[in-house]
Amino acid sequence: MAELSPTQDGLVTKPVAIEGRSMIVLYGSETGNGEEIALELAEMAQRLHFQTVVDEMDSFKLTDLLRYSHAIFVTSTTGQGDMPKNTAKFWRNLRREKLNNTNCLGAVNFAIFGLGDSSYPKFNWAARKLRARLLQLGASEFFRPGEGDERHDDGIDSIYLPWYQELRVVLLANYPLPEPLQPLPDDIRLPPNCILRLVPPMDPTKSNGQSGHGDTTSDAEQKFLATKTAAAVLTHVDHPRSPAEQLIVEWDRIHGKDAFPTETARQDDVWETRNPRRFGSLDKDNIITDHPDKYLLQKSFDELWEFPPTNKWLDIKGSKIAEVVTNHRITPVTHWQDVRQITLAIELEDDEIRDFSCFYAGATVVIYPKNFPEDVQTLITMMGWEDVADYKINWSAITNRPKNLHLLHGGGGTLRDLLIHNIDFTAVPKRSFIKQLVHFTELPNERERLKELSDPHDAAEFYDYTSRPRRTILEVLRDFPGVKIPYQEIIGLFPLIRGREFSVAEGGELVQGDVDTGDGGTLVFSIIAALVEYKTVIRKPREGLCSRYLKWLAEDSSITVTLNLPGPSSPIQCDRFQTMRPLIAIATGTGIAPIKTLIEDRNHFPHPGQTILFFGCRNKDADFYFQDTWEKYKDNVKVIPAFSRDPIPEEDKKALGTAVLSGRLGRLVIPDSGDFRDTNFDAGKNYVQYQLRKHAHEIGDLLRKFPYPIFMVCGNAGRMPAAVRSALIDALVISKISDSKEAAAKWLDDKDQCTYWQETW
Ligand SMILES: Cc1cc2nc3c(=O)[nH]c(=O)nc-3n(C[C@H](O)[C@H](O)[C@H](O)COP(=O)(O)O)c2cc1C
Repeated sequence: MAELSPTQDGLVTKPVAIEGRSMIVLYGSETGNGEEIALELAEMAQRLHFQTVVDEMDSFKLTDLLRYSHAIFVTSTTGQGDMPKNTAKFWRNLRREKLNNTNCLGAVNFAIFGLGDSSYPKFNWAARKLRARLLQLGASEFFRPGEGDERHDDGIDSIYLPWYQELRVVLLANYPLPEPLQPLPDDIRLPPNCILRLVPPMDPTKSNGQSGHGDTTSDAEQKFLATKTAAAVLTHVDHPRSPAEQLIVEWDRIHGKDAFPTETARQDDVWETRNPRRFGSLDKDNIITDHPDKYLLQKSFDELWEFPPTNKWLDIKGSKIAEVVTNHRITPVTHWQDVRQITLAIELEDDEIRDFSCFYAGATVVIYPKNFPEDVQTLITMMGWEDVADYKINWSAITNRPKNLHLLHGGGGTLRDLLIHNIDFTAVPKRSFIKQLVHFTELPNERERLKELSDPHDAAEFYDYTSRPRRTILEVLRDFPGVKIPYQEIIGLFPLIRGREFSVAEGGELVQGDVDTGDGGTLVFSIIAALVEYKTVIRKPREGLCSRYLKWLAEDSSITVTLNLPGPSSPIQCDRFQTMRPLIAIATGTGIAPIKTLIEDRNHFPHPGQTILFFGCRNKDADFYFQDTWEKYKDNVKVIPAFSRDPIPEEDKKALGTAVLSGRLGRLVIPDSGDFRDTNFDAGKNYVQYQLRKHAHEIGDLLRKFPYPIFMVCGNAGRMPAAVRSALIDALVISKISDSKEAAAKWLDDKDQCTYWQETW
């Protein structure tokens, strides 16, 4: 074995390589929570001197599992108890029939942590399925499985943190380090996962003028090279700029963009109004005093207040460029929430037309939000990245690039572009982010405070500072001015912006295209998005990254989107048989989107099944979305709204009042229904769960008349899904479809009896 002491490489320390001590951390994740946990576990393993690799499951071959002494799996559950998309290939391989009874994973030593939400009927099913299959193929478990629950007061952490700490103890105890080696303490820096090097516009040290990292010389560069005499460029200043700075200036001059103003032009009022920077104060001593905007690498003040650029598209496999046709508010301005209906249009090529000309129930569109240039400039200034902000990046400049990093189409853009399109610095920071900041400040009091905040033994401290007030990364960095993060490490350190998925609310209208002839055309569809704007406990107004982006998304602009159509196995897909099934749909708020698409798609068929739609919102006049639409389908769709903030109708007062009058505040008792009560938060409230119980007999009649129903529950996560399920169970008992709550719950979970589809967020 080599030296038993860690090697120091610059500021970072490498764990000691010990034969037979290695760890693979594999994750499956839809929205990044699982990935974050996988990265934290990988760091812990590295500190215990396991040679560690962390990757998403789909990037990994099954046979490679056998190369590692230990494996940790982390996976969330998505859809209806499904594995996340980035595990599909791995999971398919693992389930191959020919592996059965082979004990092929006999040498694999694993632990597994699942992320889920107990309001879903199939809680943590992905992790459970994966674990069962690994065991079936002979793998052994070196630590107990963990199941995080989003519904817990402290979210996933309430289960994860103790699991993490115990795992560390078990690993150290069962796989002790050889004397005298010790685990690497938290204040020692490990090598970063991912490094970014910028590509200077031109490398002046290369006599052939090639730009950095082997880019080919463009015509414009050739022109520059032909006229360039580096010495002459630098002779007219006493204190020359850095070579890189000077080259940028010259580059602009040769390109003749925005030909910079002469002395007279500078005194021109119009020009001055358009360029309000106080240029006198910005001129550097003894440097030619043309307009300084020309020489600064930052963009002009005017430009900084622009909205995020919409003409720069991300290079994402399978994505499309969509035109924003309309973006309008569908709630009255007097209503507390701004809800948008955004209509998008996508041009389809001739050969694509058939793929996209189908029904849209269950379809989603992913929109990739961007940061505002002014926030980006704030971060650049705070971190001292001004000199490099407008340098280019290409893929080869990034070692170990994460799978969900998408650079711009056609050339990658600059560091500033990366900050606008990829780096999620207005997110609430995770503990691992705060922990890393310790390495980037020299100030002892800042280091101390950051350690306190990221101490996993004191989760409350972290929550009070970050999660409760929804403090953003940018604000955290402002609180710790001593922190200076090297730009080289931003990709591995900051969270990356992820696309946000929206259900298609109105879809698949084909303009001009022809499915029969296959001629291309335009596909038009819309989404509805409730913008997240609120005041936090520290009384600061907050706006989600995506909400702010959507709010200002201009009509006629174009953006990158990915359209996900439901797979052929989706039970809510539309075909002759599926559309005849009865539908009991329960939606709250914007959860109406996927249900509306399903109802509309069903009505394209000759015999759509009967539907009862329970729709929960606040006010009839404010957020009863699409109320005019339902009139069209009144022959087969009955809509039962529940307006939680409108005066309670006379007919409901008695039932809802019973809870209060009977002294059982917080208990809901439906008259003549026996003893069907629900939780405290329902008390006296006209919520969908109340309406489900009230209309229990109607539900029962529908189920008796037509077999094999679909139940669809869409809307906010939180307490709604569990309350709705419990009300449905009550309705089945009240209407005597089932004779006990247990039987009703079993019936809802029985795929041969019905489909139970929950989509809550
Ligand atoms: C559309 C959707 C479907 C979900 N389905 C389930 C489910 O069936 N069972 C479950 O336990 N959790 C379910 N969840 C909860 C996620 O597993 C949980 O939010 C997790 O933290 C997500 O982790 P990720 O970001 O790594 O994907 C679902 C979440 C969403 C948004």
